[in-house]
Amino acid sequence: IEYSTEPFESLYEVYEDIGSGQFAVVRRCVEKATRSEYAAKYIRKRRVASSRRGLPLEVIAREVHVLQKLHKHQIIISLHQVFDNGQHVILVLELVRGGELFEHISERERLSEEEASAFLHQILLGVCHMHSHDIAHLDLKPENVLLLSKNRQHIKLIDFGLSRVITDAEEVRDLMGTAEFVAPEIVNYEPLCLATDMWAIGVITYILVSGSSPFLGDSQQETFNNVTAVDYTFDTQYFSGTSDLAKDFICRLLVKDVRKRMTAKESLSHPWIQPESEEQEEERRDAQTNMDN
Ligand SMILES: Cc1ccnnc1
Repeated sequence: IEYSTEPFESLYEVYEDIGSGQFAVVRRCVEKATRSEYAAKYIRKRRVASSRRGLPLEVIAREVHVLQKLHKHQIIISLHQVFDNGQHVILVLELVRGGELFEHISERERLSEEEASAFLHQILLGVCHMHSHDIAHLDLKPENVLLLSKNRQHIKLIDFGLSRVITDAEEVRDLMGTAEFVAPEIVNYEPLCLATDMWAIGVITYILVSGSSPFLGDSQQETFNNVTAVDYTFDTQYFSGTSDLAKDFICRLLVKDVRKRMTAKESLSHPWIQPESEEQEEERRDAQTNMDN
């Protein structure tokens, strides 16, 4: 997709803000020719190399390339068009209206294991697709998982602003992401890898089934210390009703050695995600984390 320099506002009607990040604002918009709705992500361009506002073009281009490679997958947000209006690059993305998984959890405090496992199964399908193209997301967290609609379990992964192709040669080390979800190798400036996403999935699973966060400290530094020490417990206050399968799934992801961490492919066949037997199905269903009972 080349960046059109057609005036964006001549082809789209722009409506309310639906999201915002450090360098981007997302607005609902309508394509005049088709009356179809989209999400317009305005990414500010960095004018001067030394400035801190906006992003350099090559960083913006990375997100566009990643989306172009991945977006035909049903779990990955799809990219419709790209504009450059001088001050911003505007990504015209599929519009997803169900809100963040993060809000869905906060409303419920925690999810039943069946619901959590169903969400994770979809996230893993999307991450498997990315990893099969050697692309790491590097910013997986509940805020970057959107629900297609409120009460449905279909989700989309968004915000590929930090994602990149991981080639062994390029030892990418710049610290990034959100402290609560970063893996030990990021805190220690070791080379990033696809397994970095799998650590984040372990943290997301822990939060979905318990409502608490494994490494969160009172400061970013304390959180980093907890991460590098892999210092977490299944506190009975939050995990008394959690199935052994769920805890086993989390344990195999929150592993410091990236070579020993479960891969996306392996995690798809873990019994908590893909029950092999009626007993395992029952164990997941009967877990006491279900707040309804
Ligand atoms: C925030 C957002 C991003 C992409 N699509 N829909 C909504």
